[in-house]
Amino acid sequence: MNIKTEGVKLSIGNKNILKGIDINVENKEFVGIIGPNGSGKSTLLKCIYRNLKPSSGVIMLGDENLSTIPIKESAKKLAVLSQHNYYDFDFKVYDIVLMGRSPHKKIMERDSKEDFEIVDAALEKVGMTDFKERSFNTLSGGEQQRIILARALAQQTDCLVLDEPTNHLDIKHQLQLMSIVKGLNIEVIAAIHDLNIALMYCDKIYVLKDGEIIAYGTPSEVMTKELIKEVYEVDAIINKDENGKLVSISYNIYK
Ligand SMILES: Nc1ncnc2c1ncn2[C@@H]1O[C@H](COP(=O)(O)OP(=O)(O)OP(=O)(O)O)[C@@H](O)[C@H]1O
Repeated sequence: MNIKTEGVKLSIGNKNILKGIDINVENKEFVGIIGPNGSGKSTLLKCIYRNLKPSSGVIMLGDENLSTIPIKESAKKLAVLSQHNYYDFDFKVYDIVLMGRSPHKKIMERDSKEDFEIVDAALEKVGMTDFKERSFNTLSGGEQQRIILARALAQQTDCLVLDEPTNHLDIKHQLQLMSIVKGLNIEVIAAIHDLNIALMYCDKIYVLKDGEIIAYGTPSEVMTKELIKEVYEVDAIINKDENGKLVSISYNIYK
């Protein structure tokens, strides 16, 4: 399902955090948002997953204006994996994943055999079946992140928002998470710090700086030495294969 923002602005106090953002996520693309700390990536995603209300502008989910859709309805269509996972109450892992099913249920409706099967499949997909009886708050950061991915999978939505999804994860689990998400074949928008991860998985990338989109395109169009210098103030080495295809980015620490 398409996610489209038109002229989204957000100010807090006298600080203009988002200065008119137009993005479009369509055709089951995996779209990355990159940009330095404080550039507005999380704020933009929070507007999309309705944690924050834009000061102005429109966010469309499919052909509906997001602000007019009941929260429960949008939760059937859009799931979120963010970097902060904290529950005051000591939930069991299984119950956290089962929460992914709640947008699909009526008030007081009991969990069905199908719900349990979906939850079991989600836990298996992230390799966390053996943790299902554990208390969520006792898991490591990386284990928690995989459980929150399982919850998002159990939600069975048409699009997914990822805010720094690989935070806490070791390299194996970073690649596992990104591959699982890529394999869903749905629209994904993800804030990503690691340019190599963005390069590997994103179909398109938006570059955010000081609350504005300053570049957009495929990873090889966007990730140039000049842009990385402008945005991150570092000297990058752009590594290409013999066919000129961008394969990785490394950094010159001696300059
Ligand atoms: N509630 C708030 N009050 C004041 N400033 C805020 C608030 N929320 C966010 N900001 C500011 O807005 C800017 C953008 O923050 P945001 O978290 O969106 O950046 P980000 O690109 O996700 O950064 P990071 O890469 O560090 O996660 C930052 O300067 C931040 O301090």
